[in-house]
Amino acid sequence: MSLDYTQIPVVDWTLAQRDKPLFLSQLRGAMINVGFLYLSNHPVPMDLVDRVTALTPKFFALPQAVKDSVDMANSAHFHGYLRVGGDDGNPDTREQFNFGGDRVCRYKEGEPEYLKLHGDALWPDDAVLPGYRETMLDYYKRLEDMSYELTSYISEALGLQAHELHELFGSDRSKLQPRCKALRYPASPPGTTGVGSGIGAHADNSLLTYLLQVTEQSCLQVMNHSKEWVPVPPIRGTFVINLGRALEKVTHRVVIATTHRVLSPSGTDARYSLGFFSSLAMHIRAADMKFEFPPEVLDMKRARDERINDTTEFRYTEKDHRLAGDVVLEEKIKTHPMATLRFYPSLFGKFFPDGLPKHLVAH
Ligand SMILES: O=C(O)CCC(=O)C(=O)O
Ligand SMILES: [Fe+2]
Repeated sequence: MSLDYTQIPVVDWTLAQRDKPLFLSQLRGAMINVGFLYLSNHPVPMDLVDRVTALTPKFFALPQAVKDSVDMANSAHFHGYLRVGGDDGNPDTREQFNFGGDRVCRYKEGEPEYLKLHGDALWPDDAVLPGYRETMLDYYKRLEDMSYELTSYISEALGLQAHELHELFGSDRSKLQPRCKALRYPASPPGTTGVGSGIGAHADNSLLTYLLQVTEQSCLQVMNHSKEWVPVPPIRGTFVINLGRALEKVTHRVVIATTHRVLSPSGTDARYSLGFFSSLAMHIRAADMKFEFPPEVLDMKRARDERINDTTEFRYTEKDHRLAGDVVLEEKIKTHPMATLRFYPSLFGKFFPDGLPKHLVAH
């Protein structure tokens, strides 16, 4: 019999108003022991969720030429469309559209190059998909607000002052640009076996990821501490929230990033989802963040580590001593050579000394 969790806890946002100690204790349990949760009765209006749900498949149904016109190769900020296989030729079977809220790019000659990461997203013309940009930006703004509020609750749930984890965002919210991704996972063709990696097992680099499962297929799975895959079926009216590596590091593993994957849907219908990824402010180094957790939280961590038989001591990696902006830039450069070639020519030479990877040359 498994001693580990086999279901993902549901935390009700409105409980914070009715019984805050109970809410915080549920949140603490979900964060420390699971690392995945459903958030129900959340503050994002359901009519906005419905509009986003209707528009997401419509974006991907646009003619290929329209999607290619907003290809990520045209964005210095790594926003835009990626076809199946993306730029990096990865084996994941999904199409994606990456965007962020409108931001003015603050980069100027001589400034750190990571400042180029932030800037306007690429959008299809409004005549082609009326209301898409406005609706997605409205959704994005609501998610930003919710992520701020949830971060205070998590701070309190982990025994800190409500504002403490906000240090991870820096002092100026306008200098952040969390990333949003609309995703389409095509169905595995009938009769095929062995395929079916929508996205393979991974943990996110984010602090926290907020997922809206737009369609009804149950394809998302999380690995529990006994290395069993636990399904995370969509529950209407909820967000799925999962813990990323950045939050694991800055809490010194009081909370642990969760491994998860998405199987390609069976049958004929594609699966759609929307991810919102909150991250460290770009001028911050993960290793500079220090939080003093109270004994009861550290006791819960210790009890979990003993239960899952993982008492490895937390250690920083070399990357954790670098600015978060530099780390993200390097990761984007490595995975998106086309945009790099155009907008970061000096870095292109450094990371791709032999020129464009083969799978892109014929393109
Ligand atoms: O599509 C989903 O539900 C999850 C996507 C995901 O894990 C990711 O993009 O990191
Ligand atoms: Fe993920």
